[in-house]
Amino acid sequence: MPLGIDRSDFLMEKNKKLERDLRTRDEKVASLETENAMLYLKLAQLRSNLQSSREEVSGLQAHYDDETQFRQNVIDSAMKFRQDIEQIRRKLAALQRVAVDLPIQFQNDIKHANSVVQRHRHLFVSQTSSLSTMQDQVGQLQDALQDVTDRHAKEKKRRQELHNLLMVGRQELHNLLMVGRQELHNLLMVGRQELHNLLMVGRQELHNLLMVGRQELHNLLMVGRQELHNLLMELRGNIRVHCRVRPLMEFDSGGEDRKMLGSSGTKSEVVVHYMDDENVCVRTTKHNKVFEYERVYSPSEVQESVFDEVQPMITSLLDGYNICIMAYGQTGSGKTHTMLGSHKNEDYHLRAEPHKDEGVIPRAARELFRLIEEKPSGTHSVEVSVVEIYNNDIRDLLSGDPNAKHDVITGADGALHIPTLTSKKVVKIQDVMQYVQFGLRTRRESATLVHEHSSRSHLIVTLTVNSEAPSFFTKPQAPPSPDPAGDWLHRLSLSPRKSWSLLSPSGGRDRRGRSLSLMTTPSFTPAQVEVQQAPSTPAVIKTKLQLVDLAGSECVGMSGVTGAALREASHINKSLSALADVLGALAEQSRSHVPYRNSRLTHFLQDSIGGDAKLLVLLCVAPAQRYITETTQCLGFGQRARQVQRGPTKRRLPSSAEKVGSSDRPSTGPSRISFR
Ligand SMILES: Nc1ncnc2c1ncn2[C@@H]1O[C@H](COP(=O)(O)OP(=O)(O)OP(=O)(O)O)[C@@H](O)[C@H]1O
Repeated sequence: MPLGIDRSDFLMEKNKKLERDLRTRDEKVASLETENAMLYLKLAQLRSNLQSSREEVSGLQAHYDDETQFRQNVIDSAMKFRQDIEQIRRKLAALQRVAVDLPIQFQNDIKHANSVVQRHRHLFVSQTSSLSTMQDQVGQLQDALQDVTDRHAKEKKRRQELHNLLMVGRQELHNLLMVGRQELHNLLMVGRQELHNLLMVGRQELHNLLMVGRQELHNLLMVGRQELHNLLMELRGNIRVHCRVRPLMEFDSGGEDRKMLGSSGTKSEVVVHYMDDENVCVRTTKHNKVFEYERVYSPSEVQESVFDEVQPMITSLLDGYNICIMAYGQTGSGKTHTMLGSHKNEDYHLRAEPHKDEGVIPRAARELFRLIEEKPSGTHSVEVSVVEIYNNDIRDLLSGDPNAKHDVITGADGALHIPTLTSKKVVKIQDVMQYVQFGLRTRRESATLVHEHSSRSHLIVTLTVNSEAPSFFTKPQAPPSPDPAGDWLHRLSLSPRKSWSLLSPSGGRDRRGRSLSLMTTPSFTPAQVEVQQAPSTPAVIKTKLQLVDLAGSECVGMSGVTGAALREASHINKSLSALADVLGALAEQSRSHVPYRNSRLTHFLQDSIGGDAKLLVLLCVAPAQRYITETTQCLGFGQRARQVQRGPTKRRLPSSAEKVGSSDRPSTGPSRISFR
């Protein structure tokens, strides 16, 4: 820009020009916008036209599709028609061919039919001629049939006549049969009555014979049994000695080391050896001795084995023998284990079968009731008493006052009685064991007051069996003789059993010369006679089973012992040596005096260790060295007792003068007969 020209004019000018341009442009924009709006309008119109055209096209398209489909269907139908026509044409051509062949085939068929007709015509002619022949034959057959029918009618008539005859014969036969039957029945009834009468007579005679035979057989049996028993007694004696060696127990070690139990050189060394069923041997540096007994039980033998040997004695009890089974040995040697068992007391009440540890007492009671069950009901009853003998006093363990004094009294019948002793009726093993347990409790409770150790006393369980004697012991119904007691007692004296022949009027002797002294007249009390005179009163046999757990047999030194212990020891020693004396006296059969009364123990057991009674001494020994003195003493005691039956001299039988009560010797037999 040239200098001096006003720049603002120029700018204004330029501004005006720009404004004009702007206005022009705005106008142009406005006209363009108007045009654009117009175009929009036009476009919208065109769009709506397009839409309607499109709809129209789609309508036309649908119409076109329908048309096309229709056309296709028409073409398909035409194609199908064409095929059908083609098929019909082919069939028509085939029919035309058949139609051409048909006349020829018809002619052939007609020809064939003619020939068939011709053949049948010939056949018909020939069959017509044979039909006429058959008609002739039928005529002949009809004649024959007529003939047969006539003959059948005649036969029928004859049969009817025969049937009538048969009916008449049958009726007559029936009548005859009825008459015969009646007669036969009458004959049979007569025969039957006669046979019955004969049978009744025969039966009665047979019964009488049988009764006589039975009685004789019974008598013979009793004689045989008694003789057998006597023979056995002579052969074996009444005292048996068994020895039981108990196993080594822990307490045998004493104060020694338990690990050394049984070792050689210690106090617990085993020195008692079971050799066989009859021999036991004691072997130490000082001793070497064999002892022989009826039976030796090894340490491993169980309670059942011991009872197997005892069982026959229970049978003998019911046969009328008094029995005593006693366990002898030092404290801890197994006496209580053998007699009672080491198991819990409750087991007696629960078990029907024996507990394996049950000892002789429960097993014997169980066996006794088993045997009684086999006998006629009501013929046997059992009572039990439990006592201990402590310091030579009898203590009744079933009474309320065990300290009460009791005396042993020898009755007029020779039997021992302790009238003040409690005796309980029992019917099953549980009853017995309950009373034994009760007795043991009383023993234990009073032990603390009376004596310190229960084994310081002898325990005796007595089972008394009352059994009805056989019928021939019953007083006969015959009219009373001038000496009624003597009369029937004499009958009893004929009985072969010594133990049952107690009631001799004459104090006579049995067949073997033994005394029948018990019921000699002087000791026969009027009261007994009265009872015995009652007709048909059944006799009762009383037998006793005494089971004894003796006090410990240890050699108690008297030196240094004082007071109660000294008294206890001296009484135990005395009673056991009294027992040894009694067995010794029985061994020396020449001795008339058996010192039963030297001790309460032997006096109490008198009935069941002397006379016919059977005694079993069970020696209990511990096997250890520490007990050697007691063991040899015990085994020696057994040997001496055993000599009772081994002694060279025969037992002297009591003379008739030796009446019961006047001597310590037991009465003629252990069994006692009294009458209810
Ligand atoms: N044959 C045996 N088998 C097993 N154990 C036994 C046998 N003998 C004894 N015993 C046991 O030995 C111990 C002592 O036995 P037991 O009490 O029977 O002796 P005891 O001679 O009766 O003594 P005490 O005189 O003091 O009554 C008990 O524990 C017992 O169980």
